[in-house]
Amino acid sequence: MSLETALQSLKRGEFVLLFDSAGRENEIDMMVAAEFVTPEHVARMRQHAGGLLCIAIDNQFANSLELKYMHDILADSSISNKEMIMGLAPYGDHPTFSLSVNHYQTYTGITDNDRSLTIREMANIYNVENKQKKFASSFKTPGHVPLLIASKGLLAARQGHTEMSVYLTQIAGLTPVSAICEMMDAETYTALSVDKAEKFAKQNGIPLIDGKELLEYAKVH
Ligand SMILES: O=C(CO)[C@H](O)[C@H](O)COP(=O)(O)O
Ligand SMILES: [Mg+2]
Ligand SMILES: [Mg+2]
Repeated sequence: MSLETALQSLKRGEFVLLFDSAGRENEIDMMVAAEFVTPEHVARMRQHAGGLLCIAIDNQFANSLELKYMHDILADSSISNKEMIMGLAPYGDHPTFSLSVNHYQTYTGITDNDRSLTIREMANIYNVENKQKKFASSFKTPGHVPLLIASKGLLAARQGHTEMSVYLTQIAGLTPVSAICEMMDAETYTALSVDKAEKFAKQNGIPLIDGKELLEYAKVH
């Protein structure tokens, strides 16, 4: 499946699957551009992915919202258990987690309706003039959707699903906010294998992007 086909899917508000690499998490995330997310997207990610549903945003947007990485927030805080703070994950990257949020119009925050509202409204903030003010007045933390901040320098700096998914929204000409969720395997209790993900992709007509291919593309564009 070509990258162009995947970008067309994203522009239509459809899913793509995104594999990072065997040497990293070795995981496949279901991804959709946040601006299009409906309750049905959230339900499908729960059912077919089953990992943690997150919102990935670009670094500049995070700065304009005055958001920081959670590991930095905790390091600067007065908590006594600082040895617990995750510096690097076992595969070598720093976590991209920031605050978790709920849109203020949600109830519990976890339903498909609630999470889709939170995700969509995060994308909508991108186009608002005073982003920080609107963000602070429209969202509550802690909430049920973690925000992930893509690295400054994007793929040149870090090759995670956070950066790859944000990059895909950028090159598709969409608001650079994505919803991503790891695909899990309920038979093996591990991450879904590439083989099984390929089968799922074929059966459901969803493009699967190999991170390697995306990195090659980014090098020449
Ligand atoms: O851990 C994660 C949050 O559920 C996922 O791996 C997600 O894909 C984003 O992280 P990364 O950029 O490290 O791949
Ligand atoms: Mg992860
Ligand atoms: Mg990942």
